[in-house]
Amino acid sequence: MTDETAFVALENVSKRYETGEGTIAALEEIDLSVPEGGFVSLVGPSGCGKTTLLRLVAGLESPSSGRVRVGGDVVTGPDPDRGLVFQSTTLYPWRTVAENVRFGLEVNDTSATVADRRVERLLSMVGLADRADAYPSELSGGMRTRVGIARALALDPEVLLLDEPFSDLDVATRESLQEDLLGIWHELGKTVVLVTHTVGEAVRLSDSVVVFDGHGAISTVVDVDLDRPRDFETDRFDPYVSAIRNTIRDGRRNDQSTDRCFEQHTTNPKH
Ligand SMILES: Nc1ncnc2c1ncn2[C@@H]1O[C@H](COP(=O)(O)OP(=O)(O)OP(=O)(O)O)[C@@H](O)[C@H]1O
Repeated sequence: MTDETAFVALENVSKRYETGEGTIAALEEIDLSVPEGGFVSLVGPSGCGKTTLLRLVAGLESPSSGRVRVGGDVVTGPDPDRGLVFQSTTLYPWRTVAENVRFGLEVNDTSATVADRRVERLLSMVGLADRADAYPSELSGGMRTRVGIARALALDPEVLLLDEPFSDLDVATRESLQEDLLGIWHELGKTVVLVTHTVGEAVRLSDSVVVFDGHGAISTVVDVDLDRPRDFETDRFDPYVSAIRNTIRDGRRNDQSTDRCFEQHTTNPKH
């Protein structure tokens, strides 16, 4: 299936890994379209292929069959047009915050003046203007994640790929970063694909939530028809969270024979 309006498109994509123990089917015949400037989250049981999908879009893996397109071009490898942020962002410990964000610009031979301006703007956008000269060891987990986001944006990618970037953070820090991410998304108009284990986070942030089953296929795509900013407390928020959770739960019930586990629980079920 080809959607001509898609900016990120997976067309009948399957991904299999050959291992010593046999073949693992990580993704099965995935069709997915994300429009330009859209915000899509991927949720589902652990091991259902969410990270694999993100890595395919990033060009870090190749599909076993089907194809991945970004901006109309078939993805054949990594590209600065796709910025990545992983869980537990790894920063260069010997570089300051500003130097970490600046790294890609240096590799890309960006002029010093342009790089300075860009780093300054990004650090202010992620709320770290006053920590430019700090070293990663001097930062909190939330601050390190902010640096990771700024670094991913340094080369002005069209697509931002986020793999559970907030999962190590406490609830208050996570909420504050969610707000900042939404602000950045509004301001820069990037296309965002977010992997998260937290259904409430997906509903709060996304235009649509892609729910995977336990077998590397998509169960359903839920369009979130709520005005932003979205309030956890509104009556309309909970039904989305419940419906998505039930879909994951139903998939899990049908999948009792595997050891793939369910959504990570947090102290507040809405986060
Ligand atoms: N490099 C690899 N080699 C072999 N198998 C792999 C590889 N990468 C992923 N897999 C397998 O592919 C399946 C999907 O993994 P993936 O990491 O995409 O799932 P996930 O949904 O992101 O999981 P989680 O939510 O736990 O992060 C799993 O069974 C995993 O063990």
